[in-house]
Amino acid sequence: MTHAWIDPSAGVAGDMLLGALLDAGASLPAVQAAVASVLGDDVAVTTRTVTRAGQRATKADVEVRVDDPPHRTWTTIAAMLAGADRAPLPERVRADAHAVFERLARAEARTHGTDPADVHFHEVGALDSIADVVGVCAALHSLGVTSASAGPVALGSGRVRAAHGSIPVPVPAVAELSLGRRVLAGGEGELTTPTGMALLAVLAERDEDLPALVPTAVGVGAGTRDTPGRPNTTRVVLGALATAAPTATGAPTGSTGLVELVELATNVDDLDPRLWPGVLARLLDAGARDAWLVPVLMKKGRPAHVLTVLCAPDLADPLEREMFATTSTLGVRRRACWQRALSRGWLDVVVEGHSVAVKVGYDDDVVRQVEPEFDAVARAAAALGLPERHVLTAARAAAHAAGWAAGSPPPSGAQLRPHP
Ligand SMILES: O=C([S-])c1cc(C(=O)S)c[n+]([C@@H]2O[C@H](COP(=O)(O)O)[C@@H](O)[C@H]2O)c1
Ligand code: NI
Repeated sequence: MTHAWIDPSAGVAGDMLLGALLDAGASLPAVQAAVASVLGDDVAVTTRTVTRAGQRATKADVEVRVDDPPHRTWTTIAAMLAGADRAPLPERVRADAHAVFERLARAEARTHGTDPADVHFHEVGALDSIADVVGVCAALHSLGVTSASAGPVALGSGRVRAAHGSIPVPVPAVAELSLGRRVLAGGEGELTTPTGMALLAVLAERDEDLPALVPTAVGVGAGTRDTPGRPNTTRVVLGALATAAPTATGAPTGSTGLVELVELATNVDDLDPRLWPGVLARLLDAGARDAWLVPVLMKKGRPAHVLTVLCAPDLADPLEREMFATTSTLGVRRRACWQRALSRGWLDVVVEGHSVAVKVGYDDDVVRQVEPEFDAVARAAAALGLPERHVLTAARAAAHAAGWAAGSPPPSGAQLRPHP
């Protein structure tokens, strides 16, 4: 599981991010093959080593070898991506590139007050921008990146001349795409372009400072200009995310800490309801800490469900794929969250000759929860021919008699079986 943290604190454009990923070890032939799959021989991607304000960086160059009147519609670009078959294009790369241009189309549509389907791209629809987007998606794929996040984004200042005339920085599409992210004002000129911002918006799902990770590579990508005193670069740090150590189990003395988790969620209104129990079971089998459904009323008055999955960060990608595979969803939301979990252990009590496991939750030296495991209660009740209610009450009473009570310290010298 490789995480990519992007540092756009000096700005980001498509070619800068591509340069940074290639500098960090992404395969140039893989990037070239993906770009050729969409654009054939019309463009060539190469790299060179440059300096920006005295710092070494990789410049990704896209040479456009044909006349390119950059006036493509979103529909044209979607068709180019869908029809890319001149060379093998990994499905993930195609889907990511599609999502980036779709996000650009929505931003442009909002800017111009039109429908995304009617959007005409100008500069961002040019062949070099398409190569940047496909190249970045292919570079992430070649590096095996499974999650990405980015720090605050420098936007710049002033005005630029584009097909739309003289427009203020941040240009309208960048301003639209930056909603919900931390941005930095200042700096001279256009430090972040619509393509760079769309790549961040789609591919760097979290806005965060450098997370706790063990770095394996650092890449620096150069922008076109070399501005004295301020390196015109985008950086990436690759590494394995450090996951919080699981809380201690067993003896009731461990302290409880905050554990970073991920919540995946999606609204679904068109799945055969008989499939839901199997979906939840598969997600739990695949390692989800929890998976649940909440009934909701969606647009057009449609009854639907919100499926939510709670999991460790390194399982977010495989579980997200499981959600796409087992439900009819077209999109999964993701957010990081922190959980304070009680330490847990098992206590065995005996009810009329049958062993029943009781789950005990505790923090510091105080017992917080004491609850018989219902599956064990049901088994004992079936074996004894008694109502489950009777066995449940008896198991609680037995735990209490053994000194395990919510709000009290654990009985002295007592040990719990470790909770898995
Ligand atoms: O191409 C389009 S539609 C376009 C829209 C906007 C708006 O903000 S609206 C701005 N621009 C400018 O074009 C160049 C190239 O951008 P890349 O993302 O392809 O690098 C840049 O200066 C944009 O501000 C284009
Ligand atoms: Ni435009």
